[in-house]
Amino acid sequence: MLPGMRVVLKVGTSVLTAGTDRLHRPRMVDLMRGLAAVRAAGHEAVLVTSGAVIAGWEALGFPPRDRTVAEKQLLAAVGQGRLMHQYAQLADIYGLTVAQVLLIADDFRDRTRYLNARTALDTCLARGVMPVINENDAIALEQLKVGDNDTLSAFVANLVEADLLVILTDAPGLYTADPRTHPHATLIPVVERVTPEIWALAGGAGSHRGTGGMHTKIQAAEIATRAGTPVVIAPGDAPDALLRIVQGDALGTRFVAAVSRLEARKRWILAEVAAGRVVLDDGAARAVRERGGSLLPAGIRAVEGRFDRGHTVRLVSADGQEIARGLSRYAAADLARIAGRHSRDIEDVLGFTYGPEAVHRDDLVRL
Ligand SMILES: Nc1ncnc2c1ncn2[C@@H]1O[C@H](COP(=O)(O)OP(=O)(O)O)[C@@H](O)[C@H]1O
Ligand SMILES: N[C@@H](CCC(=O)OP(=O)(O)O)C(=O)O
Repeated sequence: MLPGMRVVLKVGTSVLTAGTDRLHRPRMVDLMRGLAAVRAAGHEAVLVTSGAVIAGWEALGFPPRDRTVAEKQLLAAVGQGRLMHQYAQLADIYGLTVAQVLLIADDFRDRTRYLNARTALDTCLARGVMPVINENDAIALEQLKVGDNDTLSAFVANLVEADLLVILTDAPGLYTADPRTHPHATLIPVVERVTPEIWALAGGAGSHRGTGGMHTKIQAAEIATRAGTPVVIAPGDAPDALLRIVQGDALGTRFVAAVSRLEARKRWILAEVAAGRVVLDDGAARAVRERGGSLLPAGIRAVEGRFDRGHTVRLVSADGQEIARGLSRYAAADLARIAGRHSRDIEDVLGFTYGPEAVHRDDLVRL
């Protein structure tokens, strides 16, 4: 595969414990080494990790099974810090810096929270810091939670627009049936499309430690591939699994992306209801229409409507013709203040900046 890929790796409790009831340090060392190798090969990496509850169990000595919700919150709260401590120590050995980011379902539903999460992760990656993500289990209960880290990893892959999502688990991939209970089941190396037949293969978690089993992994694969990110489900105990997968080796089960990432993004932009209109001067209209360029504040004549950062707006030429649609990097009121100004003045005018573009060309669909 090409260098410069953005890879999201999800590791389940099954991998982190190597089938025991504790975090398995040698396994965690292997994982960090794999992540360091992927980074050294010129890729970006985001880790979505389970293991907080098991780490809490290790510390407090009582297992999560048959516990009250409050006790599970306690286990996660105690365990998350310990889990992160391990990652930070291992990262040091490999010269990496990690950043903890805890998310809940609302961070993906609410536009402002979504953009804030995206900015946090993008900033980490831009600075060479590896985000280490888990659900915020201590507070995410009931309808607040995504509920399983497979689905969370697919949401994260969409959030950072990953080129690849790798889910490492204790099964060698997707099998024709749960290999624990069906010894004759065989590996499905490639899934072109997540069909009802594929769904029918999924069994539940392989142990009392995992959440969701293959079902949530197929769900994750469906979410990510629909947004243009291919997914590989592979065994966490295979040596150098991550690097091999990133290099394109056939390992585990590969789910092919249903659309290209760009196509998925453009469809999404067009599906949004436009919340406002931005009127462009002739130079900007030409740059957008003819060259597919970004829209800079300098080329904006007027801003109409009320919209927030990240909302879809119509880009119209001075004669009122709609030429493109795109995601605004600034809220309407802020955009109005920097309209007609050079990008280097943005920070002076607003006191902050989200970058030189009003609408970046990657966030723009020409009509
Ligand atoms: N069709 C299938 N192919 C492979 N594994 C399956 C299948 N159906 C169910 N499983 C089970 O899913 C388990 C992995 O999920 P889970 O226990 O939740 O692990 P993790 O902690 O990695 O998320 C495997 O151990 C396996 O027993
Ligand atoms: N967020 C939880 C894990 C949730 C989860 O999906 O677990 P798993 O199926 O092992 O990936 C934790 O840190 O313990």
